[in-house]
Amino acid sequence: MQTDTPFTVYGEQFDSRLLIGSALYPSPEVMQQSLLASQAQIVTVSLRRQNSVSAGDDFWQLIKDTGLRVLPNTAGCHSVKEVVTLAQMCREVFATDWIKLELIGDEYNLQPDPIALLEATEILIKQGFKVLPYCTDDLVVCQRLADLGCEVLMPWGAPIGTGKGLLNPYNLQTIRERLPNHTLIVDAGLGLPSHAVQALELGYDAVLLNSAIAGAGCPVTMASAFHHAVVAGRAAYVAQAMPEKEVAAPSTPTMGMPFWHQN
Ligand SMILES: CC(=O)[C@@H](O)[C@H](O)COP(=O)(O)O
Repeated sequence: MQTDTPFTVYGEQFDSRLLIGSALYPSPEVMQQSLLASQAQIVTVSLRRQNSVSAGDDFWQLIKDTGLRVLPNTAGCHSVKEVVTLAQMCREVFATDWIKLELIGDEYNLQPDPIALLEATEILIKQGFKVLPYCTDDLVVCQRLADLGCEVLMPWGAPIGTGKGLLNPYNLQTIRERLPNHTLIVDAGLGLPSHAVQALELGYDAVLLNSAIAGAGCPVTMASAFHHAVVAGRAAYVAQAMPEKEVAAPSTPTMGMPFWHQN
């Protein structure tokens, strides 16, 4: 029986390998029920949304009532100055030094700006933040972020909100192989539980998603489906898949003659 290694975020262990977003739900109540159904232990929230008029007064209370650990994010930021300022505000408001660093470089596909991301990460780590950078699936960018001191890296599966799944499994696999001791989380672009299974089967430690659950016909049921998906994907990774073969091989080996042909 293979034993699993725990999922850790900056030294803290979590049972659930699903990190969930808190935006775009049809109502605050559906959001809360979905968070609970997902069995996630970490929820990412945007301070910008918190402050917006549409956020609703009870939004923060509902999040608090779930008991989930909050991972503040810098969604919607486009410059180093913006993310650093917002991260500092998040640290005050949410009383945590964790920050999911989102620094968008292109408005069309919401691709992170890898150059500015490195600059911002360096500044924030020097200021004592534990940075969880949302980045592209570029090995060298991931290595540079790791060199700066990021213990957790969050390459995208696909652009945010597209639901396209893992667009480049080869890149993601290479990052996994080259950074075997870092916590790796696929963040963004997942649309189906099977995408989460695939990420976990590749050896990713966890997935972070929002739109696939919030935008589903029934977010609560989809949240539960994603919970089961990460459990299944991780179990499959730990169990180690059989090697692929190029040619067919009978799964019921035949030896000698069937018994009714004997005599
Ligand atoms: C909630 C959040 O932080 C998003 O920016 C995140 O990257 C998830 O993306 P999806 O909505 O595509 O799952």
